[in-house]
Amino acid sequence: MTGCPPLLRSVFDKLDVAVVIANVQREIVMVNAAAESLFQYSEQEVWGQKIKMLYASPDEFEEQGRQRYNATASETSLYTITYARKNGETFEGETQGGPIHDEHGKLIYFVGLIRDVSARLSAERTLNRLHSITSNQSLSFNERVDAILELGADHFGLPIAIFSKIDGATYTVIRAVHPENALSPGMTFELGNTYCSHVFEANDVQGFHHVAESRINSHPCYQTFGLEAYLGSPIFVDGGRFGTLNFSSPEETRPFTGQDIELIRLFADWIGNEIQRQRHLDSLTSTRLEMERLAATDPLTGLGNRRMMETSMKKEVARAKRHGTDFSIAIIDFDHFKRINDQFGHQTGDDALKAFAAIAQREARDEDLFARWGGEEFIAGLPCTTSAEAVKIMDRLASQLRDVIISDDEGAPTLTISVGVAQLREGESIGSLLSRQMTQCTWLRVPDGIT
Ligand SMILES: Nc1nc2c(ncn2[C@@H]2O[C@H](COP(=O)(O)OP(=O)(O)OP(=O)(O)O)[C@@H](O)[C@H]2O)c(=O)[nH]1
Repeated sequence: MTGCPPLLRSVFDKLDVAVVIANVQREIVMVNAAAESLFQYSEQEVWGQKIKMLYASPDEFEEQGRQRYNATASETSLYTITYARKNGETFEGETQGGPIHDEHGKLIYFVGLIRDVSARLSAERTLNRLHSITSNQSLSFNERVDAILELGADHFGLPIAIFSKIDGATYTVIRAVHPENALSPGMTFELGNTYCSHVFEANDVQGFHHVAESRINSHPCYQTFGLEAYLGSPIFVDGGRFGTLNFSSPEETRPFTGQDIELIRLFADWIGNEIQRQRHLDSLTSTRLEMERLAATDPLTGLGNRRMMETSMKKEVARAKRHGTDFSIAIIDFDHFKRINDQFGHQTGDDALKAFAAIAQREARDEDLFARWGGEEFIAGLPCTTSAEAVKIMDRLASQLRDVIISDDEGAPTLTISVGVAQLREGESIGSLLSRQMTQCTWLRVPDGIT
């Protein structure tokens, strides 16, 4: 250290922070060993030179000069400057800088303690970006995964990014980013030929920054794909392995850091948790739909129940009024049902009800509504149907029902029904249609039943 007492020099050289001291002309008068290694210049190369040579931007050099190299500057302050190494590479240096005054208070030197915080700042920016991607509710899952792939490719400097699913020995690309678009969703590879087989073997993050020089240089993955750098993490869903998130490059890259490993783990965890959350949501939705279906269904016949029918008929009546179309209802009542039960057993009675439901389901148009109204009564709501047409439909059902053999027992009954049909009148509500139905409707009766 030129002009520096040996004791002071050995102390400065032991510091792991880079120390640069400049005079008031902003010429470098001292750098320690850490600064030599950070900027890649020897002390001889920089001594007496303007500190501008260490800055990435001349404008920033000027600006710092205005702010800090003035007679009134007295405080030590902390700021970040983009510096340039001898090879032109730039880095962000957290700088603690302050003036040194002589005994008369005159500014004589300016000292800067500099640490390379590029990796930390880059990780902070990546984390911020990750947060804004994952919290953006307007993006779909695939869009968010794509954004994470782009983010990771950029952060790790590895241009190929894949989110994969692994089933047994098959590796399937789910989403991918590739500079030449050489990968697309659905492409499959044999797991054993992929770099991800190492992730699956280790069940943890694996990184190889220069594969040719690594322990996997004779593995089929290197022979098959020839990628020189790879960083991959397993993705876990509900405690099980789902697939991988991986980034790679045909070029070797810088060695991976602990921070890289933590970041890829974080990306993979988000994807795994999101798949898990979506699966739980799907199963909740299907449980809710199934419960709704059960609540609207008659368990014996599988037809809709009264509750479902009341809701559906309100909608159908409103639609008929809106479009000025016909709408009829039919109430179907099994004849002598009590006697069927009494003579042939309750199970035979049940079978009779199920037989009617099966005929109704088979014969109904898509828009017809059939439901169990209660006990041995059914109801039909028939859109675009007049009462005369409804009578014909019911007649057809009744005649099919009469062909059903309900029991092998001698004297097994022929199933007959009585049907009341009514057509919606102008201005009429569903409530009044239903109450009118029982009294003023057209009644059909199949005459050959049990008497
Ligand atoms: N097997 C069976 N029977 C039922 C079911 N629901 C109601 N019933 C029976 O249906 C019978 C209806 O009796 P009623 O209302 O007197 O009707 P009915 O015997 O057909 O007489 P009419 O309607 O006058 O011809 C009762 O015995 C009920 O127990 C069911 O789910 N399964």
